[in-house]
Amino acid sequence: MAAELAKNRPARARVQEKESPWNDAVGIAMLVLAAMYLLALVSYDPRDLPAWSHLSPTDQPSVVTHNFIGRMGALLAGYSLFLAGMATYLVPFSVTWFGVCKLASNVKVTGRSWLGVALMVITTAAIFEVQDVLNQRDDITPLGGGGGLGYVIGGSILANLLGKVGSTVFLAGIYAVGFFLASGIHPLQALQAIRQEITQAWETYQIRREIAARETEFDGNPTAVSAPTRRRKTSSSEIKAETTPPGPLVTPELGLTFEPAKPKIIDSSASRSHSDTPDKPRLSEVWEKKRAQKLEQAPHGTLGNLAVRFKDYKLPELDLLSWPDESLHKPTDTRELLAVQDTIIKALASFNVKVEAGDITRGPAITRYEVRPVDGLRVARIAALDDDIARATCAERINILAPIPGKDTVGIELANRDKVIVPIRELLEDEVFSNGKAKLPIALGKDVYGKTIIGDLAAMPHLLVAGATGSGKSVCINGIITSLLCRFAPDELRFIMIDPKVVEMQNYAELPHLAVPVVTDPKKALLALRWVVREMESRYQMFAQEACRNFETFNNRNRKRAAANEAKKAAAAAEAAANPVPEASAKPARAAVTSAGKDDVRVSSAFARAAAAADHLVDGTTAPWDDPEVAKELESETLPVELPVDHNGDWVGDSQPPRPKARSQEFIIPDTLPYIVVIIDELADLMQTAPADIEVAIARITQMARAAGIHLIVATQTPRADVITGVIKANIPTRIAFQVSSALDSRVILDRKGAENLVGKGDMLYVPPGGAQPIRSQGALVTDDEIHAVVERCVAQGKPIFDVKVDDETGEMGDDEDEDGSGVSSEEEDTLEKCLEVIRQEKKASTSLFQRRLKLGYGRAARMMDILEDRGIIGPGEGAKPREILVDMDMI
Ligand SMILES: Nc1ncnc2c1ncn2[C@@H]1O[C@H](COP(=O)(O)OP(=O)(O)OP(=O)(O)O)[C@@H](O)[C@H]1O
Repeated sequence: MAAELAKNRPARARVQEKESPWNDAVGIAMLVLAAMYLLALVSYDPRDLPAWSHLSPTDQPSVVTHNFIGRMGALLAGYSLFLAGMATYLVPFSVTWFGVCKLASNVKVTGRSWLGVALMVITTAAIFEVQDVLNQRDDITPLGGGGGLGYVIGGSILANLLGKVGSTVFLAGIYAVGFFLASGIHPLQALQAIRQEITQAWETYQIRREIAARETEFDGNPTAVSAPTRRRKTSSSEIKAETTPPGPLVTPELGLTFEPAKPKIIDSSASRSHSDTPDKPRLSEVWEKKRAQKLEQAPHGTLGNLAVRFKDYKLPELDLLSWPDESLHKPTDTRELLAVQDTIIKALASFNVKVEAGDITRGPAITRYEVRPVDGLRVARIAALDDDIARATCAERINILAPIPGKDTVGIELANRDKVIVPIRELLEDEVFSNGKAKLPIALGKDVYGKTIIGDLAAMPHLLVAGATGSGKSVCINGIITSLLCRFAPDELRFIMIDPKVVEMQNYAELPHLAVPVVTDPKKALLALRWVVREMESRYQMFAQEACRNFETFNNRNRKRAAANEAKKAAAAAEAAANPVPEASAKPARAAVTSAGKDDVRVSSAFARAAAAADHLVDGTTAPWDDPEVAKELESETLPVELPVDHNGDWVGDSQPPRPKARSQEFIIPDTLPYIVVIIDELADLMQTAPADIEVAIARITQMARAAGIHLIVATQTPRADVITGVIKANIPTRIAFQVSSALDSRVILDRKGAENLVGKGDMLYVPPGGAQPIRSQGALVTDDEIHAVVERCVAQGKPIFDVKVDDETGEMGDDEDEDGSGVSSEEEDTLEKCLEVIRQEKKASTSLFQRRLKLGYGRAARMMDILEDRGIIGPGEGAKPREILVDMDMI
């Protein structure tokens, strides 16, 4: 208790000893002196005193035979006992206390402390005399138990003045003052500490009684087990603990009654089955309706190039995804949960850590046992006992939330023996996914309370997924891709997949949503990232031309303009009807209408060309950087890291956004742009090739791509600081950590420990955008069969179309009619002739060669290559190599 008191001492009493090299020496000296003094006292015999001492019983010179400390000890003890009697013993004990304080450097020993000791000794001596305690007058204490001081102050003065009782009360008061002066302990704090000790003892007694009562009850009442079976129908059912709740806690001194909340058992592990959800329109139907509306509202019926291609696209139905077999879900055994909770409470109690039982929440993969620390118990003490709780509960790994954010309890999380999977379908059917509030909804998982975790990639705006191998990253990434495929058509969202591991993204190679073929060569990944940067810059350029700040305003601009024009036309018509004017003066009104539609006309002409160009988009197999010239440009590009963008990623610089390099003078501005989601799985492989360049490219994309509708998901199984660098981390605030092997890895991912306590197989910590605390959850499971089914449905509706839209020449391609039904216009036939001539001269064929020699744009040159390949003149593309010429050119 002394230590407790010392801790609780008020600031003014807590005089900290200055760190001084002498503290230890003085402390040790004090302890030694105190020990010697005590030894001298306990072994005191007057016969050891020299003959000259008036306390010596003889006049003969003596030899010291008894006192442990020799003649000096005998003299010191003799005169101390003569002066203060038995109260002298207080002195060595006080000096021992001061010595300890010196060594611990926590309380300064001042003159006040010594004064306190003096008061204590004098008052004790006086009390001994007044109360006649230890008061025999013998050789050791010739003046009685209180010595000379006690005799004079207690016996002669106070007893005569105040009487026996009065003197005792008075002396006790002075003694208390002396004690507080000597120890530096404030009287109120002392009282509080005593009260706390008593309360704790009482509460421990009550907890023990409660645990005993629970045990007796469960031994004799097995019916409690049926509770979960009864409640299984509800998704997040609350089962009241079938225990005798602790009675109300009455605090008589305040007259208040505090009824603690009854502990509950919450079972949120079961997945919500389709039968639980009321009949709702299907997600694909809802979004198709919205999509059809959007297409209808496009001005003049003109659309962006991709929208033309995919206007009849149907989103994959959720029926392609399966529900887990409900019969495999074992009911929650409340008895087992309570038994584990009791084990935890007992384990803590055995370390003198007193806690009360709180709620138990069974999630899909883990169960959270809450315990409420009694007043005055630091939660850190519970957290420090994690290994002991793990031992007591025989758990492999446990995680302690001390405290649970927003609650007054500490959470102890243990893995469930029977894990319940979270099917992705459950999340995709959730209201949060389909209500349209999230622009880019991604299904992530379910937290321990059964709440679905559906993130909005648009708000994140970039995501880092990391964890050890086999912990569930790929499943998580597949879940994210599946969510997006079930929600977006290829003209609304496009993927760029960078997969140096080669196997992870092969399922998606045919997906019409791909903006470029899946990149598996780590060296090409840098080109792909630089291409994304270019795409981002060209988007900013379009935004600038259309006076839009970001992706949202850009995609909505035409609908807004069309609506505004409709309103103006309606207003003009109404005015004309109200004030009919002669024919001659009708002209200005018509002119006004025309000018109102002027913007549309400009935009419309661009769309017309874009729509026409759509017919010439190539179902490609090559990426832009497969063209050696484009590759060269991308390779030589150097990227600055800092850009003048605000925290939303909106451009705030004085100048216009940078004009993309190697672009022609005129853009074809589509009606809408698709989102671009770049997925990198695995970052470590890229960082081995060109770490600095990759880092800069990622930093550049993450800094400003959000406003351009470009979002990045980076996954790695190597959470090391040289892979997830500071620059990358600083720009990707949203993180998901799966199980890792050490707290160090966890810190690299989340900037805090915790991921090392996860149990694998989808158990994850999710740090949402702007969220300080990671949310522990079980990731959604999407199986390979489900992925195949969804991808097949998408692939059946279109092939991937790789980007050929960038050049001005494409704008002119749609003008000529297709004459022979082969899909090749007469103008293209002319260009083909020129291409054949080039091949004849150069003895090789490549897109860049046509671009250079015939001054064609990339799109037109690629189209020529495809026609030549279709006609069997050149062989299929092999990366950046020139195509094989299959025919004798002189014969053509
Ligand atoms: N959300 C989940 N629910 C249930 N089981 C899961 C979940 N996520 C992963 N698993 C299980 O864990 C296994 C490994 O998952 P996954 O392949 O995603 O790991 P990984 O971290 O990508 O490993 P690697 O880095 O080696 O590819 C899966 O085969 C699956 O059995």
